[in-house]
Amino acid sequence: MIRYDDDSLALHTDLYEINMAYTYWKKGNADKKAVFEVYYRENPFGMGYTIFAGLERIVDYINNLTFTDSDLEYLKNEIGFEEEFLEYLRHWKFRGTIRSMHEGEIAFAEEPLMQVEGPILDCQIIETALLNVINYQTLIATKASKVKTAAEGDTVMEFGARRAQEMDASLWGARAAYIGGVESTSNTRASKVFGIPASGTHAHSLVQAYRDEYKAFKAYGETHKDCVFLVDTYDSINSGVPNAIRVANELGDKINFVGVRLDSGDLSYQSKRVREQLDEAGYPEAKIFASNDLDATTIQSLKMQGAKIDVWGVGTKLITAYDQPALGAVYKIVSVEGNDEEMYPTLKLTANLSKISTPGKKQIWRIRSNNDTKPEGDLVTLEHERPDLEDELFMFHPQYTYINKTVTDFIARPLLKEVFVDGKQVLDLPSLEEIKQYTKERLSEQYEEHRRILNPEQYPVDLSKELYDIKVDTINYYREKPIDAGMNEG
Ligand SMILES: Nc1ncnc2c1ncn2[C@@H]1O[C@H](COP(=O)(O)OP(=O)(O)OP(=O)(O)O)[C@@H](O)[C@H]1O
Ligand SMILES: O=P(O)(O)OC[C@H]1O[C@H](OP(=O)(O)OP(=O)(O)O)[C@H](O)[C@@H]1O
Ligand SMILES: O=C(O)c1cccnc1
Repeated sequence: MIRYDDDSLALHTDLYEINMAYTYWKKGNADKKAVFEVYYRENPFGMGYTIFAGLERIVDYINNLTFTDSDLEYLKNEIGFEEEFLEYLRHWKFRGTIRSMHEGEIAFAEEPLMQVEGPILDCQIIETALLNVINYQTLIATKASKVKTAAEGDTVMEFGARRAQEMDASLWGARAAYIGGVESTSNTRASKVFGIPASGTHAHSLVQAYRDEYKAFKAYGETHKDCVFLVDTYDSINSGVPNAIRVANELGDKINFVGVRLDSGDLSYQSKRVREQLDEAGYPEAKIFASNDLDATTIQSLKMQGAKIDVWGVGTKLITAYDQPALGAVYKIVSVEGNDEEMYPTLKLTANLSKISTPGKKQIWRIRSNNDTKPEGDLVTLEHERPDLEDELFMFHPQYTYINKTVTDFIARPLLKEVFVDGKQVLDLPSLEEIKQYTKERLSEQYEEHRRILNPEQYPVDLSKELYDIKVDTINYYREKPIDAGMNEG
């Protein structure tokens, strides 16, 4: 690999973004105003919600976004852009406004998680990086929430470093999983960088290296205060647990016998036997840890079987989002400046009706009754609408409009907040602990029906009447008349 001293993330983008940027610039359209929004179409893992994650990394990316000498040299020599464009990029900084949900917010399909407004060239250049970050981190935070829900409040440790899709995924995945609900990570770099509690036991290799389970546990106990012994290398019940108990007895107060870990076989059956063994030996406080290809479904099943497992170590299935490796969030232009300098709603027509985007610059409002903390649904409006100042709201399903309700005595909370205004960061970001707490509180406010991990009820995400009308008008307009977005034709 060639290393560049001035490597940057500016080229962490699909070539087509820069190709479009060049067209806008060359034709004198680089500063035309546009609004883009990030949203996804379907909640992943059969769940009823997602946990929005990735904002902190995006803020860092935007704040450090410049094309360096080696970036420009690459664009010149390998892609062949003209010198004048490269000079423009040399002095370019992101000039737009970004509005976003709070990191850790409970989010739903078909509503904007983030909105980017500004010169179209700027909006275009950042598309790939934004989607790359949000798609992965939101997916992992959501998967962690599913695993944590299955564990019914038990401690969950994130064990995925060895199985993640490379180092960045392990690092940022650990952070996302922490937001989503796990208590710790085995990845010490993630612990160091983000302040996530680190946790770890030991592997079979320690036992195999000593070629004697008792000696291995003894050596580990003599070199560590907190001890979790991995008992399944040979035979958990007949060898592993008796050896762990023997070492705990011998070392007494010199160690804190936290418990034992099971990593193979029938985890339900074994955990029940091991619980009896530990209790009989006078260690009722010692905990049983379990790992081995665990996922939300296996945890749920083990719970149903009455397994005596206290702590769950989850690696592969969590960090790789094994059952659904992509969230499918998209970045769509929803409004663009016309020749008269007015902003016009825009959308992409498609035969697949569910893929027709909703035009217009939006705000989302979480609606809850004045005397209950539980949200009744989200209302997506045009930016200027103020449902929070209304006495009554008419909410209806955007496709099945006969499903509707009138809401009174409600509180409407706007979800998109300004993070950057004209290229300057205006929002102080919360700490990771605050984000985690925020997620926990917001999730606990959701109705159980929307939170459950099997066949949840669909949470209502409705469009305001004005937004609905604009969508229908825009669809009809583009069907009849090809677009004139007011771009210079050069
Ligand atoms: N009681 C149980 N009910 C449902 N699933 C279980 C139960 N006990 C273990 N499992 C799961 O069954 C799967 C067993 O996988 P596998 O056959 O690879 O493990 P193993 O042979 O016991 O161990 P090893 O990892 O050493 O091969 C794992 O996903 C594990 O979490
Ligand atoms: O199963 P996961 O959820 O990914 O959790 C991490 C796994 O990593 C370790 O196993 P190891 O790398 O030694 O491999 P193995 O147990 O699969 O043989 C550990 O013992 C867990 O089984
Ligand atoms: O600490 C552990 O027990 C651990 C860490 C990573 C993967 N598997 C287990």
